[in-house]
Amino acid sequence: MMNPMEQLPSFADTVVIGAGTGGAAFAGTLATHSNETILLLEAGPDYGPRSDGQWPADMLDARSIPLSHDYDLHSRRSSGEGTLDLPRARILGGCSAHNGCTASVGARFEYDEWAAAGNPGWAASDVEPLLDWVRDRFRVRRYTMDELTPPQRAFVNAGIATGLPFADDLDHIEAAEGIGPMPVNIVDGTRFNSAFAFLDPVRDRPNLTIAGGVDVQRIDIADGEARGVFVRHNGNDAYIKAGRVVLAAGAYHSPALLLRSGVGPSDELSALGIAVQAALPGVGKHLLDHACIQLDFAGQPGLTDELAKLPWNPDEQTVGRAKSSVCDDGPYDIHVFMVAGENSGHPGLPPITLYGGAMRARSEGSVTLNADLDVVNPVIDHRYGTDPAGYDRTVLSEALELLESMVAQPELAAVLGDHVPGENAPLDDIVNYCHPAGSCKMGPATDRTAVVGSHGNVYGISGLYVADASIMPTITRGNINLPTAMIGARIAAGLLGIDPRALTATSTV
Ligand SMILES: Cc1cc2nc3c(=O)[nH]c(=O)nc-3n(C[C@H](O)[C@H](O)[C@H](O)COP(=O)(O)OP(=O)(O)OC[C@H]3O[C@@H](n4cnc5c(N)ncnc54)[C@H](O)[C@@H]3O)c2cc1C
Repeated sequence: MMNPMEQLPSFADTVVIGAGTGGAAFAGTLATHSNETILLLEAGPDYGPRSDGQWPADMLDARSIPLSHDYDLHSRRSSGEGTLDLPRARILGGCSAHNGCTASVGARFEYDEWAAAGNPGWAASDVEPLLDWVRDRFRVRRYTMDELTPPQRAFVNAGIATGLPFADDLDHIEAAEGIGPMPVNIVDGTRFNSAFAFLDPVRDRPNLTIAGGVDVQRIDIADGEARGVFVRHNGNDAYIKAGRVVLAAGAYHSPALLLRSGVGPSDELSALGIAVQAALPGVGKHLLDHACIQLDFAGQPGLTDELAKLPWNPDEQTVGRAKSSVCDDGPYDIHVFMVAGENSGHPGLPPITLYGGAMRARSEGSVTLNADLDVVNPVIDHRYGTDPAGYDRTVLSEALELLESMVAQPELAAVLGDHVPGENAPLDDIVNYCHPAGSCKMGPATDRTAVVGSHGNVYGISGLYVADASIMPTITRGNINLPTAMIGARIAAGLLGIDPRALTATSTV
């Protein structure tokens, strides 16, 4: 770890931008399996290894979603009025350092879909060993019904009463429809983030330098080649030369950095006065997320006080999965879950909220730059519920029906208390699941909207890669933290020329 006042190195074989889920998994894997110099640049702070005890308590406490290191991003609401908060963490570990810790890996179907779309090496049989390895690195544990809180048990029982089978394998690639305790990456109440999982084991490697508090302004590109990065550090501008640049700034900031660096739709870049280095119309398009509807409740008297006394009560500890009438050939496309107490990540919500999610959502949003280039945060419009065939709204309306039948079950009804109606009907105010993906889509060179190839290589620019959730061609049907870590490790394996299946057997990360 670099002392914040230390000077940054002037060169690294690989400069990684962003130490979130994808960036940490990428850098940890590359550092372990090569001797090349790696400089991991993170805009937020690095509080050091977990064992040093310097991390802020709120970022460790898995009972709530802290917003102390938030980027303050927003999207237009689906109702068209007001804005929707998009929580996003600026800290080593990225969003894994403030997320709900539920551990999903998606289903076989979507990885085979990625491979069939022209992305060799991404089929389920290729990535499954990496997903298993990533699950181990995050110290994911399964839970029994006895370990749940009474409201969580009531939620599971309500799902079973409506016909969902009990499930205790929700973190498995073969998981089917069902409801049960959600496996989580929480160790003794501590959110076990990607920095702990992938960087702590390699912090003493001489080839890895981790630098927090470094804002990358743009990538230096000339003659079709990435040559370095322009950064701001301790209030000063600096330049770092790089053998290769790997972008892992997440699904909002990775496309924004590409645009700032002249990689994107040429009309958009020209309108902003940015010289075009590579005309890629897909940069910042195809922004995906799992759209949600929500039902709020007042909670039985004293509920939040009771929950606050429990040692831990993480967000989404129970999840139900169901198949809508328009589901693809995968196992489910609906999530239902309950957020109780302070841990919603959206201050001001009523004490208990039930959510229904469309887990293969197809509506496509966008990330563009603010016309005032001094404004760093990009303009984000998720356009929830706008896919032309109406698939997302059909799934969400069936998720709502499922929730309504669960709410009618007496045990859950007693816990929930009175319904608190929102200003709009649930389907008129679709909300986010905080799983942005797809804004630098991976695809074959024949796909004009693809931004990267199957090695994470940015089309048209040599020495430039993307290794985070933004490259997902379609969104995986569960919470996406583990699949994103898999992406980071998979891109590193590709650069190293290692078969990803072999990497997990030999890795000491
Ligand atoms: C509130 C919330 C709850 C969630 N709950 C769950 C859950 O329970 N389970 C689950 O599986 N998933 C969950 N997710 C989703 C999951 O955590 C994210 O999808 C995942 O962490 C994204 O990884 P990433 O590498 O793509 O991006 P990030 O983790 O966002 O990493 C990007 C990193 O790049 C840095 N960066 C950005 N711009 C720059 C720049 N210019 N210079 C330097 N650094 C930069 C950022 O500070 C950040 O650290 C949740 C997300 C949120 C926000």
